Amino acid sequence: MRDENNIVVMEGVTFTYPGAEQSVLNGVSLEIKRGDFVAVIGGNGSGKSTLCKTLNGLIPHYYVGDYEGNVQVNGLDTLKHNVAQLSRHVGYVYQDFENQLIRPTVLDDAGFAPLNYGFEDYMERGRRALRLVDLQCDPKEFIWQLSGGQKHQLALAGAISLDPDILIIDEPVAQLDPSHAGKIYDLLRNLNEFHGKTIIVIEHHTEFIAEYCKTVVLMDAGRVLWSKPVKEALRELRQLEASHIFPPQVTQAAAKVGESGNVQGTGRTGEGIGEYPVTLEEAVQYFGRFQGEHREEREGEGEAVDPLGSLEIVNSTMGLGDSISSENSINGSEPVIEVKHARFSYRTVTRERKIVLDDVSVTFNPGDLVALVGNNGAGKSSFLKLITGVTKPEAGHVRVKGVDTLRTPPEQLADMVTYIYQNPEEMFIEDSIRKDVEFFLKARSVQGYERKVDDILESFGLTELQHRDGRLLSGGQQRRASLAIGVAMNPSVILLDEPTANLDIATRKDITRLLQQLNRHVETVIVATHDMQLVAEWANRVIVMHQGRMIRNGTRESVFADADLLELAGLTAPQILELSRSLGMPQLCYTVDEFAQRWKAAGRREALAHGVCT
Ligand SMILES: Nc1ncnc2c1ncn2[C@@H]1O[C@H](COP(=O)(O)OP(=O)(O)OP(=O)(O)O)[C@@H](O)[C@H]1O
Ligand SMILES: Nc1ncnc2c1ncn2[C@@H]1O[C@H](COP(=O)(O)OP(=O)(O)OP(=O)(O)O)[C@@H](O)[C@H]1O
Repeated sequence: MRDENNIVVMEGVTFTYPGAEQSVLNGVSLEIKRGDFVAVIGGNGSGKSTLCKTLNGLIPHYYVGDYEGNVQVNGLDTLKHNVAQLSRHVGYVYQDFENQLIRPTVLDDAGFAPLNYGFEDYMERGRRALRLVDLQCDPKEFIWQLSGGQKHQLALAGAISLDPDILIIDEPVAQLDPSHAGKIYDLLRNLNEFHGKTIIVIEHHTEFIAEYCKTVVLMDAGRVLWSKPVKEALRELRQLEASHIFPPQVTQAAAKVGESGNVQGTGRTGEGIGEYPVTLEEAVQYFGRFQGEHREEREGEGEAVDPLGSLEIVNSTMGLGDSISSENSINGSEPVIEVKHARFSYRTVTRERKIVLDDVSVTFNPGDLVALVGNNGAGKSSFLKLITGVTKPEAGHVRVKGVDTLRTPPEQLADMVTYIYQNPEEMFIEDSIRKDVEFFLKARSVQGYERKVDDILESFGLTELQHRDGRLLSGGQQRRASLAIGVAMNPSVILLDEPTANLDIATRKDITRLLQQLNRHVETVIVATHDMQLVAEWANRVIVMHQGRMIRNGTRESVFADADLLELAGLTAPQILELSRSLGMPQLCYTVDEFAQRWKAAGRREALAHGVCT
């Protein structure tokens, strides 16, 4: 008999994509309770997105591969109801969400689905959805004028606009800065708790799973291994870690789970918040308490000393909003990139100029591994595009290896600079990734390219996938392929936009390792990212952008030892922990509580000596 409490019932679902040899779902059975908040987890390529596409009817109506089994969603048999009918019940934000934005302007897009369904108040529905996702921009703005993170928020607004009972989001925070990420999850919790929506997220970030989700579904090789309440699931993952099935980070969140609620210390499940922070706000407040005191101490001590002996002296008195003029040649060599007083603006829909890069001066040297961080819309991607020469400075200049980008066509600059897009799909030209890699090696006249193709494919773990079309790979596989193609372009500078978005933790680690290797092939690597773990493990230099300006430029340690910046960058407590690790805290901390306890035990002076939260 049908259980009315279950909003999703899958029975024996098996699916093979058209033309593929192997099935991607292998007899999946799963029940999801109405009102649940579910995280679907598993390695890249394990079938998470495919499973979710069976819930809104894309499978089997759009992807007409080999399909068996039965799926009931909100009481509807997905075989008997088409995608349009099901979309009233299931809102979906895809991993490649940019393809979901189809109307020219923001409000137009947010109200598009209600308009299609004939709702007279479609504009108001669109506006309400935009307010809910807190997309702060002119509703008349063209969608191509939005930053990557803003586009993601807009796609979410579109999915909410029809007020569906189920909301599926394939990686809600992959493109978002920490403060927006927290807000999106708060919004999802609100929709879940106060509007009764069933939320399904595909998620690799365990800190969000631990804090927000109620149930975890683990997938592996097209099978659902189990579905468990979050507390039990994270404990189980911890045991799997002990047996080396999962890398340690996957299960760090397990340590946060208390005996009787979601996350210890959130205060949201009846557990006392205690003294220690878990949320961003709590963390900023908590760490902020020590800030004033330490400043006085530092002033008393005279000159600020970089505790870990940084490579460059950072002007720590530079006020927020000042631009950087850094002549930080590490070893006296010629800068690879020199940007002087560069300014860039876009024309808005109302024909005004919107300044997105404002008097930016900075140099990059051989060996620089630079993380460009800052909130959504801060200007990171715009800055990277300026270096590629695709956009030209309106004032000032940009020189790459001495070549002025203003006077040089982008195709000539492309010999020196490779830009790896936020959306990896844009890197694929041919019908297999082997051909893509070959194409660029040939185009760059690389000697012995045939051998090199194999080397590159192997070093990026793509040998088995080499004959697959990049466009048809899973999100994580596409990321790896885009890095391989970038290396095949044989540049001096590689620019990457969010290289770790959509990656499972094992692959993320792998990409961090591969990024470390990149330095052997190219002179300078610049990565625009919200992934503080990547910053902590990879960068030797961090630049913080805010409202089109570079407000700080220095080593990881010196940049993140500034509480104002922590707040500006909107870091979450787990990220602060990651940073503490990179800053050389004596032992690895798994929880905020642990960190705070150790901090207390070690004595504040010792903690400060490690440059944490000064
Ligand atoms: N349109 C397609 N045609 C053929 N194969 C596909 C298609 N989409 C996905 N696949 C393959 O199906 C498998 C599962 O992909 P899916 O996107 O469901 O995985 P995932 O767990 O969501 O991965 P990720 O975390 O990387 O997004 C992968 O091997 C992928 O290459
Ligand atoms: N083609 C465009 N036309 C007009 N405005 C644009 C265009 N592209 C970006 N912008 C605006 O420029 C600002 C900076 O965007 P940019 O993409 O550089 O930010 P970002 O720091 O990379 O953000 P994210 O982290 O969300 O990717 C944003 O306000 C964005 O709306």
